[in-house]
Amino acid sequence: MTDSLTILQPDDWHVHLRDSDMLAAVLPATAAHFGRAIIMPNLVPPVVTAAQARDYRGRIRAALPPDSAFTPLMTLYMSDDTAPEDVVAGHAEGTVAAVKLYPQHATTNSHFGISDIAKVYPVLARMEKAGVPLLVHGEVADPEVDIFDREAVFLERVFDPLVRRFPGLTVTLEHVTTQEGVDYVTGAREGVGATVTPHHLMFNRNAIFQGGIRPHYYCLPIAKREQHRQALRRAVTSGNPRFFLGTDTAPHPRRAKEAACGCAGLFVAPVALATYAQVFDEESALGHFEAFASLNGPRHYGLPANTRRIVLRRASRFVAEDLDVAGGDRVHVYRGGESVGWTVESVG
Ligand SMILES: NC(=O)N[C@@H](CC(=O)O)C(=O)O
Ligand SMILES: [Zn+2]
Ligand SMILES: [Zn+2]
Repeated sequence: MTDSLTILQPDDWHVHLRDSDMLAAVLPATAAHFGRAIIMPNLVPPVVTAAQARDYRGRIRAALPPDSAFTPLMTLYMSDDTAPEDVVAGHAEGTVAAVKLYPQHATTNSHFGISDIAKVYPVLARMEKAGVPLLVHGEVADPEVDIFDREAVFLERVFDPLVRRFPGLTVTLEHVTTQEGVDYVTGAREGVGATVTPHHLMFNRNAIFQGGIRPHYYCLPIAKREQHRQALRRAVTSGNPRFFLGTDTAPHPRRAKEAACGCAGLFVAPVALATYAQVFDEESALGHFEAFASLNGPRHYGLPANTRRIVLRRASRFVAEDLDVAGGDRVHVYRGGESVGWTVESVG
């Protein structure tokens, strides 16, 4: 039995850091473990121009501990008005790592998203040429479609046509949650990959309704049936290079989740690596953990892997229930109040 695991430092390819006091409170959990992270642009208002991404990156850097080597990789929120020149110039100067596509009304702060994908085809064509990756929240927002089917329907209606129309575009299906998504990505052309969250590997949709309504298990895409969770576990532990780490850590104040209309999103950063390691351990696949956590993502994005190393140890650690935010808000930590079986021992 392996009690200690040394791997190249992981990156987190899907993170919500928010802004202001919340940014200051949540950033240390991500920066402590990950070398780089792709920062989601769904602030209010969203990050839509390269200039805004540069400013936001400045605020993130200013909130980092002084000795931190963490690198935020910025994204733009695709809108009907996204200017291809701004995307391409922002990418060329190293400000814009990728562009994020949210279907309108699909998730938190996505009312600014795209109503008709055909409207942004010209931008996608430029991104394909310039080598700018597209990150996709893969759910249709059509209220006629059952919430548990929204990812599968998106693949058919939007994602597959897009992947075919732009054969040279690097595309990431973010936070994949279904067997259909796993199958699609597994069989897709070169350049198509997917992030998988720790929480979708851990619970199925029953958790949301266990003895009552459980807002701290509510995120989007919503957790699916057990068969889908099992498909995700097989995908990540198989060693398939198309699947890589993206936590979708998405903090909201407790008051915004424990409400009549609660926000979607889980704050998973403090337990993300421990949780992934547990999953690989349970599936007897620790040998594939480094590829998933530290190699497949950089490869997908054409970046070098990190050179520092991280040591995880099989050791029980109690997770604090809440994170305090200046101003009085508290954020519930995923698995807070429990002990987790893996601990990050060192980074360096
Ligand atoms: N995942 C979530 O449930 N919520 C995310 C948005 C997203 O990633 O879709 C958020 O910003 O809160
Ligand atoms: Zn999303
Ligand atoms: Zn997200």
